[in-house]
Amino acid sequence: MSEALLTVKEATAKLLDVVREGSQHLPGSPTTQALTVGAVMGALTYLLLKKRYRLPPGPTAFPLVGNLLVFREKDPLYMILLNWSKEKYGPVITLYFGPKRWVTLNSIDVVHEALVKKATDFAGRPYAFWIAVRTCAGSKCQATAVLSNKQLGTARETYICTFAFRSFMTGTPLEVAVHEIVPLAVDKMAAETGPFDPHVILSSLMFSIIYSMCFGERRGLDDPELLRLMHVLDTGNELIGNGLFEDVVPFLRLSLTPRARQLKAILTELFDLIRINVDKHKETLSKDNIRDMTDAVLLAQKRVEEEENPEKMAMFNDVHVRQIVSDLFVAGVDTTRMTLDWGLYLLASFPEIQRKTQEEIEAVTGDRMPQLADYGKLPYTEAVLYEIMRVGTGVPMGLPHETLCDTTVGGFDVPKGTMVLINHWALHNDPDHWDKPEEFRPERFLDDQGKMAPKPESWLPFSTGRRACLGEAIAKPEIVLVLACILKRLNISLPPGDKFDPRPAFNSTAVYIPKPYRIIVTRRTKP
Ligand code: HEM
Repeated sequence: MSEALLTVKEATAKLLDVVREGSQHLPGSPTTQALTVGAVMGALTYLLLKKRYRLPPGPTAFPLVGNLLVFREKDPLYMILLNWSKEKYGPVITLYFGPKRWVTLNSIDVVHEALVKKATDFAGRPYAFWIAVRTCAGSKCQATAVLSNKQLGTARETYICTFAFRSFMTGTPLEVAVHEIVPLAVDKMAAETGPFDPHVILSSLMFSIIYSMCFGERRGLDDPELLRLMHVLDTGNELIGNGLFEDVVPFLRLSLTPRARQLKAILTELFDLIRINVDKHKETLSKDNIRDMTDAVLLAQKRVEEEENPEKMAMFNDVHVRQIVSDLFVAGVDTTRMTLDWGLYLLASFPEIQRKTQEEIEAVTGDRMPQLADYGKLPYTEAVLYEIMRVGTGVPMGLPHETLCDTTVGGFDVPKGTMVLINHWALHNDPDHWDKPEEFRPERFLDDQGKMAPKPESWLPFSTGRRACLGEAIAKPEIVLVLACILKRLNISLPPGDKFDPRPAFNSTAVYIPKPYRIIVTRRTKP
């Protein structure tokens, strides 16, 4: 110990000698020399004492741009990362988008370690400019993808989950909406005489269902406002692509790039609609007659106001109400319509699986329409949904997380404030966890008796931990019900010669959407 101290003392003395000697050769006045020596000493001390992190490996980052060139590759980032994780770097990979460090998690072991074992460390949401634009048209609402870090504990569990969600997005209102709206979509598809692209019909179907849940109003599938909203979100998704330059170069936020301006302009339409609807609901709100999701969120706000707790009230002002309604609307509609889009494409491409699904639906529902209560009695159909969500991982890299403290994952350090991306697409296509992941095979989710087997650990479309999707309990029965109602009435096939193509419509880390495809439908004899 004393020897070590001596060595440190000697080293410091030597260093000071060097500095003193070096200062003789410095030009300028004694003040300039003192300042220069001070600066050098400061820099040396910083370098000596600086905390050294053992960061996860990754490709060489170039000055200024970091690894942004990866977005110019033909394959989307989530596919490239799966390859790198297997062949080069292992499951935890660091990337630099401009100067910002991002850590990507590409296997279930490290995702589980981060989101479950170290749930609190990884529970943050970063401020991302594209998310702020998407969730509140870039206004000063501090949007951080749904709930900010501060709101996480209070708002997430207490108000939204337990109250607004349970009261409105599940149960009778959902079932009634599905039973009214699906037949409209079925009639529209059945009216097509040849091959057609079902994207617009399926999208307007899901839009109409979520619209009625959120705002209590039924909109027909050709309703101009609904079609405009769909166009807004479709264009928004394409413009977001792999994020905005404003995220990498913050000063660009002062006078936006043309793409960001276009995105902001188009999304303003969505936020205007939300604002108008929320204001209308506020004027007519009655706690004895909660009409829809917007009423439920407003009532939750009223309850917070009644508690007179300023801290909670600051997290639930009118901007937050609009933001929450808008987030639920966008999160609810975009993910479910993508899943349905992949679903019809896959069922049309694999007629044998479609036939088995229809047989199960017939056996359970007989002559009546499928109901929400059937969920749980349709294991094959549920397995089909799970496989659709595996093959068509709609949100391939989830929503960004941020570390709230210095932490570790996979044996590497992850400093506080690091952005973290979960590669859900990689989890769903990992050959170490799935036998022939490229095959569409619902049976992989069933046990020997044809019941749903325990969920495979690498199936994680809704994520897990403190930031897991709030809509899982709604989305699964909703999509099964919609699929069952469609398959009860229609047979779906691909035109002769067309084949399933798993490549996405465009290169984006935010969404994974199928390329435009065509189907042929025929009415089934049963109702
Ligand atoms: C197929 C359907 C859906 C999929 C695949 C999906 C997937 C996801 C994923 C991957 C996340 C990010 C989780 C994380 O950061 O770790 C998320 C978050 C979220 N989802 Fe979903 N989702 C779906 C449907 C819905 C629905 C129907 C709603 C509501 C009506 C919803 C509301 C939310 C909310 C509010 C969050 C943010 C939670 C937070 O930040 O604390 N989702 N979803």
